[in-house]
Amino acid sequence: MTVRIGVIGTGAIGRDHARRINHVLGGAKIVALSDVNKASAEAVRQDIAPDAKVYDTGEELIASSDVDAVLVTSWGATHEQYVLAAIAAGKPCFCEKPLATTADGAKRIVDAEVSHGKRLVQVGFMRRYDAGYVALKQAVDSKIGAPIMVHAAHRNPTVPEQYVTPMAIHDTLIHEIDVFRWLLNDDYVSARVLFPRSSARSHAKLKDPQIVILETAKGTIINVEVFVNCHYGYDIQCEVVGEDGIARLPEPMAIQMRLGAKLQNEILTDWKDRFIASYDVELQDFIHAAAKGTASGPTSWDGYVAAITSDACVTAQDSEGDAVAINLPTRPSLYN
Ligand SMILES: NC(=O)C1=CN([C@@H]2O[C@H](COP(=O)(O)OP(=O)(O)OC[C@H]3O[C@@H](n4cnc5c(N)ncnc54)[C@H](O)[C@@H]3O)[C@@H](O)[C@H]2O)C=CC1
Ligand SMILES: O=C1[C@@H](O)[C@H](O)[C@@H](O)[C@H](O)[C@H]1O
Repeated sequence: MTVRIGVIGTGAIGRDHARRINHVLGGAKIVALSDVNKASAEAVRQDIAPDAKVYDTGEELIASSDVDAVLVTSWGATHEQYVLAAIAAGKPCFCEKPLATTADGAKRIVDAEVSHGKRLVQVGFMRRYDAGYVALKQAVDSKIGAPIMVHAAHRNPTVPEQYVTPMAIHDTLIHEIDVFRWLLNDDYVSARVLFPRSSARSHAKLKDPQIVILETAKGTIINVEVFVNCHYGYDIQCEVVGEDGIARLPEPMAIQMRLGAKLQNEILTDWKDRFIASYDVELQDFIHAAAKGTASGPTSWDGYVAAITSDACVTAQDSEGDAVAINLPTRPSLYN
């Protein structure tokens, strides 16, 4: 079966996912596109999916009998309405992070999916599909003993002026928030945020960098540096300290050069390149599950927990280093 996919939101990542579905992956085809900026959807049709139809609204695309499954890659604040519409239509839906911009919004999605009675939603937490994180998880699960601490960093070379302090959590740290729960088989109980002096490269409305400290139910302490104007590259670091040893996320493959009296390894600058393979694997997983009328991978529950945790971290940004409690509701059995 070829899964007929519609994409809502044809900006940077929507275009890139459309490209991988039509040109890299198997078992699916882009048949529908929609964007509030219709010219953007038309451009993706022209460049990547000449057989696709461009719809005026995401709702019309979801309702179309030509569409089996939906990709939601529009701006975060618009995800909830489209994911709810896809669930109401009974169609598998891949939603980029964040699942919703509020915890209440994410809960509405969880409630709708639970009422539907079957998984339909996969959230775009692609790091769970990254070969380096998968190898790290194997080491954490079976080699280094009980995890005690995690030291991590999420560094972007630069961000635009409209990127403000809470976005370092909702837009950027959200990947770590999800991947550490998965890596450690654990949940969070509190968050703290510390700010060193800001980098001179930061903007007026962005305190950058910041250090987020998360404590888990089993007592692991995680410290993550989020530094989104680090200038030198896109750099994701993660080291787990266990009772018996330490496991570290591998660096992306890079040619080592002896050149100009220097020993050099190139560092990537773009998130698209750093996780290119994991985006392929996560979407192939989505296609396989969608062919069976369901979803796998990161769940709506994971998206909801990430939203609750993000909210706590944003509150912690204004709490002068004090811990903010994270209280999770009971997980519905659909997600066990
Ligand atoms: N998993 C990952 O590593 C990444 C995830 N993302 C997520 O993907 C989403 C999109 O990000 P980008 O592609 O970077 O943004 P973008 O701004 O390049 O593209 C978003 C597109 O959505 C369209 N749009 C906005 N409101 C809409 C609506 N109501 N209906 C239909 N289309 C609408 C915009 O016109 C734009 O073309 C965000 O939620 C972002 O957090 C983005 C980059 C990486
Ligand atoms: O999701 C992403 C972006 O939206 C975000 O702005 C970046 O910080 C992340 O590294 C990238 O993966």
